[in-house]
Amino acid sequence: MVRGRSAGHLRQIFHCVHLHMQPCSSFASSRLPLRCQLRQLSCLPSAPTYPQQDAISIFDLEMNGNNESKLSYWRYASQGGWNVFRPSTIHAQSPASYQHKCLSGAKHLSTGSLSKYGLKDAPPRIKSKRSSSVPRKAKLRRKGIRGAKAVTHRSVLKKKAGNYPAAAVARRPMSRVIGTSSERESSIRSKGIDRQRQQGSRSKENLSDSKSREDEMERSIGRKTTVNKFNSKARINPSATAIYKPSVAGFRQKKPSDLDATAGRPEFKGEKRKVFVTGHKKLSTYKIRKGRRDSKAQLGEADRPEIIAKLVGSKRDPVPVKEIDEKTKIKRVMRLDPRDNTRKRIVEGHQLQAKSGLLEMQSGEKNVSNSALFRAIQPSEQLLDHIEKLMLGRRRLIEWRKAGYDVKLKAPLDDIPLGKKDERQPITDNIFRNKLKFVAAAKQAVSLPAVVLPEVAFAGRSNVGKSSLINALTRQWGVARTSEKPGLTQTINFFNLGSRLCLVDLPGYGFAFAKEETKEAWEEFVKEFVVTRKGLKRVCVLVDAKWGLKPLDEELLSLMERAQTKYQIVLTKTDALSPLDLARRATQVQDALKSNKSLVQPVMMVSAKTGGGIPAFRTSLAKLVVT
Ligand SMILES: Nc1nc2c(ncn2[C@@H]2O[C@H](COP(=O)(O)OP(=O)(O)OP(=O)(O)O)[C@@H](O)[C@H]2O)c(=O)[nH]1
Ligand SMILES: [Mg+2]
Repeated sequence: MVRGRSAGHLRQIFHCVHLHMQPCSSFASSRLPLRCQLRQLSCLPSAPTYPQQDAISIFDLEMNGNNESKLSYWRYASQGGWNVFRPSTIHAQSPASYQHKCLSGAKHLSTGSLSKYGLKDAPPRIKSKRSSSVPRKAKLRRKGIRGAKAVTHRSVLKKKAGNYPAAAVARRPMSRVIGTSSERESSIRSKGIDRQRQQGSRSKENLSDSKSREDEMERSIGRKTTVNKFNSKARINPSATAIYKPSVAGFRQKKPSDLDATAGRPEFKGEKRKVFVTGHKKLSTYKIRKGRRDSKAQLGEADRPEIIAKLVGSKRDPVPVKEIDEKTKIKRVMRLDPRDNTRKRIVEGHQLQAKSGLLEMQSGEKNVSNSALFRAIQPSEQLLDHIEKLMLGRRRLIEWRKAGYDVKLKAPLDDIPLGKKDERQPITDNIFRNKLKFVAAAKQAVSLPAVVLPEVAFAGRSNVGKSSLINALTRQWGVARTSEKPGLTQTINFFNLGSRLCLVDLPGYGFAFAKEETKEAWEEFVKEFVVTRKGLKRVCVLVDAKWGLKPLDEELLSLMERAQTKYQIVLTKTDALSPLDLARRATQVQDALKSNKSLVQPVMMVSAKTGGGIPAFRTSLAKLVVT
């Protein structure tokens, strides 16, 4: 509701414009509803007294008898374009809120409305993007509005957002835009606004003090009001913002260089290029990467890097396309060893070549890795056949099944390869059918039991599977204690097998979970045992098939070689590597020890887990028993 008292009051409301009004008869009576018609409230752009309102015209403010005012439409125009808006029905109680509410409800006039209001000469509506929400900074920047901050303007915050040009203009807080407080005061006074009266009306408006004060100050200064007003509307026409922005004191100047109203989009000098480049950079880079031709830019093959750099606008050197292509062309040639079921790939140049290949590698190439040397070993056909026959090496269940083994049989595991279907394969060597008995454990030489039976000792690194092998040979699991942790067996343990053979479980050497002194002590004891023990018929040196002979193994072997103790190499845990690798390992060990005189042939391959190779090993040991 507008409670205008006089023509002077209305001028205060629309202080920004030059009013020519014709008050109706009742206008003089302050209490009666206003009934007047304002015609041609206009201000010419060149008007010297109102320089800040140079583009505003207000027509037809009708105030009807129902105490409702209707501002039919506003027109503002400037350098090349103008726009028309119609505010919604106004219910205002103070000049400030009137103006505010009037502006916030502003709508764009349709073509029909324009003709209705007699504005046939109105230009076509300038189309522009409408934003439903406050745009993000990035969006503003993309539009060429740099330094845009979050919207601080109250009207934008409070009023449904969606006013991105306003947000863009409000780059600085209003206080900074308007100036110091003293400047504001003087400005208010100069505009003839009674501050006391404003404060009184503010309490009615139920607005927060700080915000409303700021708004009032802004409104009281005509030019700021003008900017706000048109910023609010400018969501429809961004060019409006561009026009009015320079007129605001304190704003960073971003004048539109050449405003084309019909284009529907302001074009800023210096930022046009940026927007353009951003848009085309992605397109061009994408297309070039894909090896296509940019249909728009029609880039030539040679020009591409330069054009990209130009589009991107960076000072960096363009990416040389040809160089990238050359780099990507370099490929490592790998191939599969046809006989290797581990599917290991071999780098070209280190290919598998019979024995001559191995020799060449050893003599010619110095930096060949151990694994490459290992893969170059070519095992004999007999050895491969033997491994295949005993089903040694890593196998899949399907292979066991195909071979006729009952894979569902539970422990002991050596039943699997030997027991077909439900029948258990009997131990062919009678000696190993006897009960395994623990006899003695010795930590020192003095505590060693007397030699009564032929003895077979099991030596090797810790955790290689010595104790497990003793159990697997006799199928009596648990007699010799085993553990995943290396260093469980720390004493020399004697097991009597049917009073015909004595199996000796030796402590391991190498890494073990034990004190250093203890470990050294038992290692020395083991060495002494294998060298000096009289009844020792054979020492089975267990070697992990995965790792092969280690220096400590070789040390023990050379010791026994000197002491002329008979020893046999037993590759354990053969289920952990492929048949081909197992064959290679056996060949490697065989070749390494072929000159040793105390070595008992052949190299045995066993798996305590699957039972693979155990029967053959039993047979080998059974020969030691005196019948
Ligand atoms: N996969 C697989 N594991 C095995 C085999 N033999 C033994 N093991 C495992 O290896 C680990 C060590 O076995 P042990 O028999 O305790 O080895 P050890 O040589 O007596 O070890 P120390 O007494 O510490 O010297 C255990 O977890 C066994 O289950 C085998 O043939 N295959
Ligand atoms: Mg053990």
